Amino acid sequence: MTFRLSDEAARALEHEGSILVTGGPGSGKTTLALLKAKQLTPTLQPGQKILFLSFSRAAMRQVLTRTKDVLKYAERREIVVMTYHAFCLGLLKSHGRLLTGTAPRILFPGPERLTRAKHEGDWNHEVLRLATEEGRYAFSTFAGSSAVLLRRADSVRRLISDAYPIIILDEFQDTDDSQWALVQELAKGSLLITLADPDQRIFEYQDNIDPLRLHYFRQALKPAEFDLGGDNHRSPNAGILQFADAILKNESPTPSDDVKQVTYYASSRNGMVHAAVIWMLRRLRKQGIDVPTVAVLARSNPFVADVSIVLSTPNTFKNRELKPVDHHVVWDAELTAAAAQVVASILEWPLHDEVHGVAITLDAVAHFYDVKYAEKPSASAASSASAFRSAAEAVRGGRTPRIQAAKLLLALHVEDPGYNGDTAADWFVARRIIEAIPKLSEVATSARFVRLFRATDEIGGRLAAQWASTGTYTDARTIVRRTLEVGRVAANEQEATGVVLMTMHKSKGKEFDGVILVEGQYRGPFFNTRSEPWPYAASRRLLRVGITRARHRVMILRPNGALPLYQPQEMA
Ligand SMILES: Nc1ncnc2c1ncn2[C@@H]1O[C@H](COP(=O)(O)OP(=O)(O)OP(=O)(O)O)[C@@H](O)[C@H]1O
Repeated sequence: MTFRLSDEAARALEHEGSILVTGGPGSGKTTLALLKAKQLTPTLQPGQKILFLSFSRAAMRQVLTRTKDVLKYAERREIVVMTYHAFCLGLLKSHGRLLTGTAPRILFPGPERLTRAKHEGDWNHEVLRLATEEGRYAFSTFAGSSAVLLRRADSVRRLISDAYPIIILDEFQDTDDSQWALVQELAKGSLLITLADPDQRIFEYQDNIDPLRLHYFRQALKPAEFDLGGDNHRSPNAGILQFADAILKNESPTPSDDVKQVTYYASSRNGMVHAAVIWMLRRLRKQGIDVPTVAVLARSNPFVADVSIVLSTPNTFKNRELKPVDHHVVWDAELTAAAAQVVASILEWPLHDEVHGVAITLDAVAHFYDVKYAEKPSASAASSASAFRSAAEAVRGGRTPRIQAAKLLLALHVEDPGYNGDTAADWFVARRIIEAIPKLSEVATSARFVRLFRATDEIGGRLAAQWASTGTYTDARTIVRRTLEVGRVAANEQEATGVVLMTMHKSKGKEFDGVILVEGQYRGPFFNTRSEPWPYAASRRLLRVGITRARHRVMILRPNGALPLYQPQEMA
């Protein structure tokens, strides 16, 4: 691929010291960093590498795909793309002993969740204590502890900078406090290539992500700065970026053929969403893209799940039959695995009496809410976890559980739900029991996404083998957990193609031929009017990230009566 650089980008490429590259969506920041890496690889000494640090495995995958457009195979081998987590994990494992004098131990997310759910008091305080006093490092303490390590052990810091003389920092606007402490240590010995777009700051609701981060960075490290501004290489011929920028600034957007806005009425939502996806695929193919990628983006996970159901079933639109559309959903793997274990616990019912059978299912539901709490702490997840745990204890103790869901589960319990070894059908029977309990709807929704992890066949195969040898689903929960652990890794390695559904947050850093943004009537409103003041700046940044993922076309589907995208103050 050939890249034509603007004068500003060319200057950034030629500059010899550390640089800060800013610019809007698709302005070419990542590409420029990789071109710079290409230019610098010949300067590396044997054993040295260029380190590319990103926040998530998804972002890392995105970068790895992108490197293929810019770098030759031999050059790619000179770059190590890692998450902050992986980098710090390696650092702590190798040198953590220097901090406490004891061999470092890692508190992995699963065990951390469980410990956290049971811990009374301030968990942030506890994880710090575990790290500093016991040398046990939870993931959330990796970056902070690594920063302390590099600050205290100068020899380790020099060793790291010697191994990685050049470090690329992606999406710097989202750097949290402890990552920033780490970066300041790395900056002492390595050349930094830092990429940022302050207007793509979408994780600010986390209180350790500071909107002034770039300001501190400039003050502390004084990098040469290059602004790619409004350059737009992603969708240069489309009005997509202008449209998105107007939304960001709460200005009236200029109509564009490439951005279609459609309003739906509640009764026609399903047909409309379904037809929109088919329309988008068709238009992109007509444009000459043989195998288009289309992202369907919504603001909340439950609404993403709703849209997946819509696309999985036949619908009608303007009297035309619409066939189900094959699609992937980017979903929370941990929650799905926890929900799958609830289903598996029901597969084990014939092995136990009523008391034990229902109790293990209630425990599995409590675990689901532990996981949910650990993903995003909320009072409702914490109280659900403890309510289901108490219900399990009550059932085990021969008492009537307090919560309705547990009473329903007891009522629905049968020693043999009619399993016959057809694992797909038996799985469905077990799932239906969860679906019949309104308070377990969240568990049921997550359980539906097991197929996303491409592990369904694997789970089915292992359960079938179990059935073949024992005529039961003994150890179903363990089988499911282990398979999903393996399957999750495989799913994480693959970049989804075709039609992909996800939240707008998860679309960050990605790129698709077409993007459809869907707002729900009751769920997933575009503007978070409850917790943001007019003009809803954070919601606008998020919408801009979603819209600018598109290379060619955008469609925005909104319910009748939704707040307009442009809202002058007099409307507020
Ligand atoms: N100089 C260039 N010439 C041609 N194409 C380019 C150039 N720079 C980038 N591109 C292409 O434009 C698209 C966006 O580039 P890139 O991902 O580097 O932008 P970005 O600023 O990092 O985007 P974002 O902040 O939205 O993630 C990619 O498909 C890339 O291949």
